[in-house]
Amino acid sequence: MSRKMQPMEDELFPSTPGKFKDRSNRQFHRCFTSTSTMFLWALFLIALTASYLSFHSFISTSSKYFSTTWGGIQWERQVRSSAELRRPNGVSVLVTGAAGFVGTHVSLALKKRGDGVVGLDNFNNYYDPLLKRDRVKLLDSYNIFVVEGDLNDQRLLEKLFDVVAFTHVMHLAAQAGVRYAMENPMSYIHSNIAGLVTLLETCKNADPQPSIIWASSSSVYGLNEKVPFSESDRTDQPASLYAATKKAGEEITHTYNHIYGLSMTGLRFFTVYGPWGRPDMAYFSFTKNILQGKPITVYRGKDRVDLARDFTYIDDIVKGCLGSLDTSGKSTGSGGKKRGPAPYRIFNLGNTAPVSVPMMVNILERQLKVKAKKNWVEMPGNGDVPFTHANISSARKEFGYKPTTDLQTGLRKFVRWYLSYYGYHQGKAL
Ligand SMILES: O=C(O)[C@H]1O[C@H](OP(=O)(O)OP(=O)(O)OC[C@H]2O[C@@H](n3ccc(=O)[nH]c3=O)[C@H](O)[C@@H]2O)[C@H](O)[C@@H](O)[C@@H]1O
Repeated sequence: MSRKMQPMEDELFPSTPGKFKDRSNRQFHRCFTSTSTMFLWALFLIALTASYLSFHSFISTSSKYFSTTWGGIQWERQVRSSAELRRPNGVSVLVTGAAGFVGTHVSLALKKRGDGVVGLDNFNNYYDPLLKRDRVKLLDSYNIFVVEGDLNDQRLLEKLFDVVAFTHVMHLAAQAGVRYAMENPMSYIHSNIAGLVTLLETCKNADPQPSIIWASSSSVYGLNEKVPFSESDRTDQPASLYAATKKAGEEITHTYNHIYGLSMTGLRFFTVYGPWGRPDMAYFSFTKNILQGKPITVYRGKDRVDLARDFTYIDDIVKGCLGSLDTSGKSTGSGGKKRGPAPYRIFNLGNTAPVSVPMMVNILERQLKVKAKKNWVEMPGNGDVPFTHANISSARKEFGYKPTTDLQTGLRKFVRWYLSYYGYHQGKAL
């Protein structure tokens, strides 16, 4: 090794100064040539490494979100069969978030009245995915097929529109939960912003374009103090990132309506509850803890003021979803071009009867026949709002929306479902 190195050292550092210029010139050229070759090789290696790394991260990101389980003749057959209409003038609906709480109920209601329904869900683990799988078993028994995939997978969305000419999209997939946004902010951007735009891009290109009905949230009212909340009230003071992404959704859908003629209906849901509900919500987790003899945390506002919600029962929400779908009006564009103005609507879907959180706990205690162990805690500044109260006159006028279930009746139905689903053995719910 050292012997091989010797000539090169000799060349680079000549012992005869007189010959230095000549040799150094030649050497300079050779040196330059080899340096530039090395430089090119280095560049090549850097480019190779960079492309490997980005490909690798693309693969791992994609495999996190995109399932490759879709496609194929059998899959297409399932999608088509699920989308079959069983009533004259029926509609074919793509329900995103079909394995979710509202998505399951809306899918069932559409199917039961004879519409075609295809579900889409990414089965993420924000809460127990087993519950989602069980909801899907229920849907399956009604011949509703739920495709496993992510909203951000545009190829999948395009494929679905290739297989079925959906007349409507009921877009209920979202990262839900107000307080979780502080823990995992990017999941809200991924689903509620990026996912929404991917869906709208697909819908705008579809021919015919579907009408879109989608879930906004009462949380867009944020710190609004005017009660009851009307659609024309301020919504520029969100209290959580969740609320901000829902508000952004309202603006984003407006631009797609304006530029591409997509018919858009945004529904501001007010604290929806009921059987097959979301375990992250207070009424659900309180039930679990009360039955297991564990304490619950009840938030209170400043000066010990009770928090209150316009709790809305799932069956009322389903009626609102179907009513708004039936009156949504057509999109006017095709092939990404607008042909005329299309409807852009926003509706509150609430119960118009706020109930305080301690009262909700009280109802649960009576239904469960167990006293709750309550820890009273001042509402942390984590995105919560003190109260919500819907004015529903717009929805009533447009499609006869009229909630009929009070909290007591709705929670009774929820508790009955909870006990039958989780079981109740020796005084303990599983
Ligand atoms: O109306 C809506 O748009 C929103 O309704 C709910 O959000 P939220 O009303 O905060 O529902 P919960 O998380 O069930 O909380 C209900 C009430 O219980 C209180 N709470 C919650 C959790 C807890 O441990 N203790 C407690 O007192 C909250 O402060 C709140 O006043 C949903 O979680 C959101 O996804 C939805 O968008």
